[in-house]
Amino acid sequence: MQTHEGLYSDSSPGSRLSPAQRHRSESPRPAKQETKAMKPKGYSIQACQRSGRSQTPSRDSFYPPHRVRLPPAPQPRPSHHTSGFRSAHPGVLPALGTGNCGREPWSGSHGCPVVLRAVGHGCGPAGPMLQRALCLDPSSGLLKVRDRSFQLRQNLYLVGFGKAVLGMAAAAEELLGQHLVQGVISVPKGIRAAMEHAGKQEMLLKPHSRVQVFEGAEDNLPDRDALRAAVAIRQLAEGLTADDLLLVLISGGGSALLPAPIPPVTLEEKQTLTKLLAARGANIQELNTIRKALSQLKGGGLAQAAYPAQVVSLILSDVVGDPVEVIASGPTVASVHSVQDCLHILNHYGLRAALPRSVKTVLAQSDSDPHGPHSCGHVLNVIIGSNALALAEAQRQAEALGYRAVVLSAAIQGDVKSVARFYGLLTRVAGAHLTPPVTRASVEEEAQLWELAAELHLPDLQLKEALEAVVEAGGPVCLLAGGEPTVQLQGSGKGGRNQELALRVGAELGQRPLGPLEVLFLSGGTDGQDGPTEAAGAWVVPELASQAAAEGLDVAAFLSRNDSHTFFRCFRGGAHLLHTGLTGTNVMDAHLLFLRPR
Ligand SMILES: Nc1ncnc2c1ncn2[C@@H]1O[C@H](COP(=O)(O)OP(=O)(O)OP(=O)(O)O)[C@@H](O)[C@H]1O
Ligand SMILES: O=C(O)[C@H](O)CO
Repeated sequence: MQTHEGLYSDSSPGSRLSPAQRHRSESPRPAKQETKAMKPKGYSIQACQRSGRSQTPSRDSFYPPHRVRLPPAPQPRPSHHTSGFRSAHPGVLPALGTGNCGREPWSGSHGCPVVLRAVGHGCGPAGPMLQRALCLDPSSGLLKVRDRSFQLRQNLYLVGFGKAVLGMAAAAEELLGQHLVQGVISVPKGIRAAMEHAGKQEMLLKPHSRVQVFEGAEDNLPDRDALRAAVAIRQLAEGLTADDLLLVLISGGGSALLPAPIPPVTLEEKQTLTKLLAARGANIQELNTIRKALSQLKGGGLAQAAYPAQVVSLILSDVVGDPVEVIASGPTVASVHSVQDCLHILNHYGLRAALPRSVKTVLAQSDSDPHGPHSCGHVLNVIIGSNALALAEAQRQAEALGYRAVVLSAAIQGDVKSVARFYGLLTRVAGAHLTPPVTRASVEEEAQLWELAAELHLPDLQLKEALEAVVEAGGPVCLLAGGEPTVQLQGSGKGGRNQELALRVGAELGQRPLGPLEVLFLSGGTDGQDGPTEAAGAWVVPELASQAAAEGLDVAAFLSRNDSHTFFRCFRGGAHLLHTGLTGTNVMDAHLLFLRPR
């Protein structure tokens, strides 16, 4: 096995500055002598393709006038409640029980408070999560992370990249104070303005922060600004010594915010390839395998650049199962991909023949490294937040609103059409349990539901438990799930996977009458931005297709063009869109199914 000494035997200690020198110096720091694996020279920057969306979020784009109002929550049916959520929230339920609650027509605001509060208090401000992971003894300067301790003495540096990293960095700055010497973060375009606008001061760095902020990757695509950030992050990492500690803050969206293609691959080539793979339905594991093969910093490259400094990565997961090597393409995790893995993926999506020469060259080189995958023994990778934690918080919020809430799964994956069918069947089956009698048709549908669940390979699915809870509740129910379905783009419309899922579920629900049951399904991205749109997602009811038809909107036609956002903008003046603004977190998507007997 390759040791660090072997990998870095040619690095030049003489080129390093002492921590004190660095602290004094404003000028760019000298880089380590380059190792073979880093290949850092010769970036070729190409203009990124623009979608036409404005760069700075306007008040309107994040806070539209049709933002839904807060309605009364439905009143739980007391006789069936054995779960104890009533007694657990004595102060909440009397308020829910007043007025005409329970019989008001539903609107997206049923889901909005649940999603917003979960995002805002549970997983949102990444700060509390970060502060739970780090423990600093101010008198001794001892920093504890899990079971490891690090002595701080003007030797702490910070880098970060991802949609949730601004808030994470603000929390780190607050906690670490003067111990933090210098930092660089790469965050989405417009996020500081959005946070300021939303009054989220805790998500912002201090006025004279030691952390330099780059904003880039508009529409979650790597661009020139993100490339600049990647260069600055690499420079900071390369200047570290064995006495230093590098804190790396990572969250979803990090891949696009840390682009450093290996020459001769250009930014534009890498962008085109990842866009094509995503459009053909490649999952995030496949996408990031290719990204790692073409990048200097992904797949452990950042950890390698920082060696021999100690590295602690605090990771907010946006990938099912929280695999550290996949999240943001694992910049601090040794990559084990082979060129065969890459070619297999490219073949599978019909892209191998069309590869530019530069990509072929880099792929060929990536297998010829005689050292094999480098070690990341100097790195501690820690997951600090995930979809499962967000769902647990959303579950508490739904219960506080008077629902019997059950988490089904935090690992929803698969083609969006199958996932929509799953929710369609689930609604019918859960509805039949909620409003008996159970018919022969619903027994058949339950069999289909189990079959589909098996096909979707949902490892943590709590379907049996959820259906039992529905029977037990006998009243308002909220089934929660999370994950990241895949959309295979066929049309050139505007949308995102949450809006497409919601529209597809709406179409499923409208196919046959649901009996004496009211239903609302909501799908939202926890980062607040669904695909290249300003909405976080959308909500639907079974009447959607017929109501749309009355407005002259053909749901199937919009779906065939992957044009869900255009649909929801037109339908009822956009009232079914979920607008949260950028939330400052990113732990995949949340799917909420609300059911109540009429
Ligand atoms: N017109 C469209 N209709 C439906 N889905 C779309 C459309 N355009 C893009 N998408 C999907 O949106 C997804 C990209 O959206 P987004 O940028 O929100 O991704 P993300 O996975 O949340 O990003 P990250 O994980 O990096 O935070 C891709 O899965 C893509 O297939
Ligand atoms: O940035 C990325 O690669 C995705 O968000 C998955 O973490």
